[in-house]
Parts: sequence; structure tokens; C-alpha cells
Amino acid sequence: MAIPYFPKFMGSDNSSIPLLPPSSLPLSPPIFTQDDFKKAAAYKAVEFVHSGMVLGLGTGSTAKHAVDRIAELLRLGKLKDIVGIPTSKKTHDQAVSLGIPLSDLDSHPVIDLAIDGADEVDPHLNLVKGRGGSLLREKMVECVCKKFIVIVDESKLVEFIGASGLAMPVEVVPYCWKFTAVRLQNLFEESGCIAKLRTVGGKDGEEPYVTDNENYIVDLYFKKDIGDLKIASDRILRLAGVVEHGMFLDMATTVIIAGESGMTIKNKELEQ
Ligand SMILES: O=C(CO)[C@H](O)[C@H](O)COP(=O)(O)O
Repeated sequence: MAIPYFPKFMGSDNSSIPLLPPSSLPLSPPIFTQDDFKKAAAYKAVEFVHSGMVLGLGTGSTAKHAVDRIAELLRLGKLKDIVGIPTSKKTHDQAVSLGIPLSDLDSHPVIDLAIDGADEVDPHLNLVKGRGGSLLREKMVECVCKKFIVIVDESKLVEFIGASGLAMPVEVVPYCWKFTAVRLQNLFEESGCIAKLRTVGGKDGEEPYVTDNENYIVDLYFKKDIGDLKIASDRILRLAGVVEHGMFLDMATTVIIAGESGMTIKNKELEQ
């Protein structure tokens, strides 16, 4: 059951955002943007953060709100002794700019809690991540956390992984990436898979997108369900040249979903 929103559902101590329309418009329904939902989910997740925790700091527009909120609570003295493990250079830079103390997996191989967004969430809380390009570090961090809270707006919910028709990213080494892309596409021929190198516009035209780890990303697009996700994962990871893929299977312990009808919290334990 979704929890309905209240006027100040963000709960920020000195910067709450009124989410009901101004009193001059008493009959107007509240209008929330997708970013309001992302922020609502992020702020809810940060309620699970306690002083002294080692935190995995996610990447993307939703996770950014969580990092902002953690920094705000540190500034207010409501959180203390937090150590953040960022999942990308971008999040690293954001956290540094906000004064969040940081470390890495070498020094902190066990993480109390990670909070991150996702691109797709299926009914079993399996995820697609990495459309923001940070899947490898995200997976390294999030597979060693005791609790992994995923924060999404309702647009990320899918019936099955790949159902959005959008990319399922695979990080590959640059060496002979075309060869790897063809092999990836062939693996999922029956699902109508198309593999495309992710590119960005550079001064000399389109160039390969380069990850924080100096790799490339091949995005897989499926026309049909790819079936057993564990088998699909194993097949992808067995290909030499593949570094990691964006399916995060059986990793999320909690998913917080914010949408028009309110906020829903799904726990892995309850799904089994
Ligand atoms: O996996 C990710 C980055 O690699 C992001 O968490 C994912 O793309 C969701 O991003 P956003 O919160 O901006 O919608």
C-alpha cells in the first residue's frame, strides 16, 4: 500500500519543500514532478542512515538527492562519523564538494548501507543499472553492503527486465569491442537483441563513451523477454572482453518507490 504524501514529505529540517499548492489555489491538486518523486524516495532512504555507518553512495539524479541529504544532516549535526564510498567519480566529486568524508573498498571492504537509483526494477526487485555508466563501481560497492536501498520514481517499475525497451548496459574492454558486441548480440538472438556501442558527441563527432574505468559500454536492446536472468548473467560474464553487466540480481534488500499515489516500500524478505 502506498503511503500518501503530506505537505512536507521531504522532512528536511530547515529546507522542507511544501508540496501542497499555495493556499490561493485550494482546489488545485498538488503537481509533483518526476524529480520531486526521486527526491522523496531519496530522503526516505536517508532515514535509514545512522551515525557511524559506512555508506555506499550511489550515482545518478536520484542518488544525488540522497547524497545532498546526507551532507545536510552531517552539517546539522544529526549524523556523525559517516564514511562514504562513492560509486563513481561524479559522486566522489559531489561528496567532496559537500564535505562528506570518503574512503574506498580497500579500506572499508564491508559497507553498512548503500543507497542508489536504478533504471528498471522488476517485481522480484531485480534491477537494471548503469544507464548512467557507473555499473561496475556500483556493483562492486553494492554487492558487499549489508543493506542496499534502491530509490526510484514509479516510471522505473517493469514487468520483466528489458521490458522498458531501453538499454541493458554491458561494460566491455575497448580492445576489439566490435567483436565483443557481436558476440553479445548473438547470445540473445532469440530475444531480438541489438547491441550498440554507447557514444557521446565529441568535437570530432560521435566518440565512444568512456567509463570511469577507461572501458566502453555496449548497450543491449531486447525485443522479447530474455528468460532466466541468472543464466543470462552467467552467459554474458563468460564472454572474454566483458567486464560487468547492468543486471543487479537479488541484490536490493529494499526498494523505495515514489509516484503519484504516494510512496511504497518493498522489502526483499517479503518478496520471497
Ligand atoms: O545506474 C545508474 C548509474 O550508473 C543510476 O542509478 C541509474 O541510471 C538511475 O539514474 P537516475 O536516478 O538518474 O534515473
